[in-house]
Amino acid sequence: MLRAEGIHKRYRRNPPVLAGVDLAFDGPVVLSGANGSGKSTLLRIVAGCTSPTAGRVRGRPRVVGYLPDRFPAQLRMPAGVYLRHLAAIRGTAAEPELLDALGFAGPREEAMARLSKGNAQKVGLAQALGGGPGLVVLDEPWAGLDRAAADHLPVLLAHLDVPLLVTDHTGRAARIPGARHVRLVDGVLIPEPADADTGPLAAPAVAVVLRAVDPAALLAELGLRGRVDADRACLTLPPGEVDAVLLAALRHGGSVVSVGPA
Ligand SMILES: Nc1ncnc2c1ncn2[C@@H]1O[C@H](COP(=O)(O)OP(=O)(O)OP(=O)(O)O)[C@@H](O)[C@H]1O
Repeated sequence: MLRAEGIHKRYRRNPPVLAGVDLAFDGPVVLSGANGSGKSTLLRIVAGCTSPTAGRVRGRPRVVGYLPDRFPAQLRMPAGVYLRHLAAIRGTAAEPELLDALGFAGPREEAMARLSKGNAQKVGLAQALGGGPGLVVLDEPWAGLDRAAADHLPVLLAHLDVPLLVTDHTGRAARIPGARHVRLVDGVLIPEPADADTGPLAAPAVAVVLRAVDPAALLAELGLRGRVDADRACLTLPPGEVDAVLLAALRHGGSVVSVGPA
């Protein structure tokens, strides 16, 4: 099984971005977290594009389908040539039907640099999903997609029978069947319920009230949503997440006012 073990990452002398990430890919994994929390860094490490400072990824397959957060579409190569070229490198047949499935509406034989953002993203997705990858890593795949493509993407992902790691700020990843949802907070992963961004939390839930000089900033640092009331941040959390959130809040200078049934 593909497994990330004890992953640490720090850039130069900066504070560590990842501080001991363990992740087993026993199904699709959806990763969330605040801006700058290290999601793209973890994805690059799992995809094999960046080395961790410590730790390792075991069981990475030979072919990884990777959509980076900034897909390099500023290429003079046309989309059709680009996809055929990648398929030749991987020793597989090109899969132009993936572009059709995503509703690609740009010119296939003109420079990719002229594509709209959404059509360039569809080329990025087609190169990541095509060619029989043994692992698919997608960084914000819904960015720039029109409604039809955005609705269709979970269907495409549901048919993958290889490990999948995906980040998502839109909440659409909640529609990937059987996905496990995790959040990066302070460089480590904490579990998150699938519907945390899109619907009511599964019962039983825990009400947590934190005090901070700037409660909105505290929530942002924790990568969580909650109600701000004067110097307080009010959260509703699943029980399994409470300890990690309290610890992270204390580390960020907050204090705990109350913890009780929601
Ligand atoms: N190549 C790099 N060199 C130095 N610092 C980097 C590098 N890449 C990322 N960082 C820093 O690491 C931290 C995590 O960045 P990363 O892009 O992994 O976060 P993220 O959770 O994906 O953010 P976002 O949601 O904004 O895309 C940030 O502070 C960022 O500035």
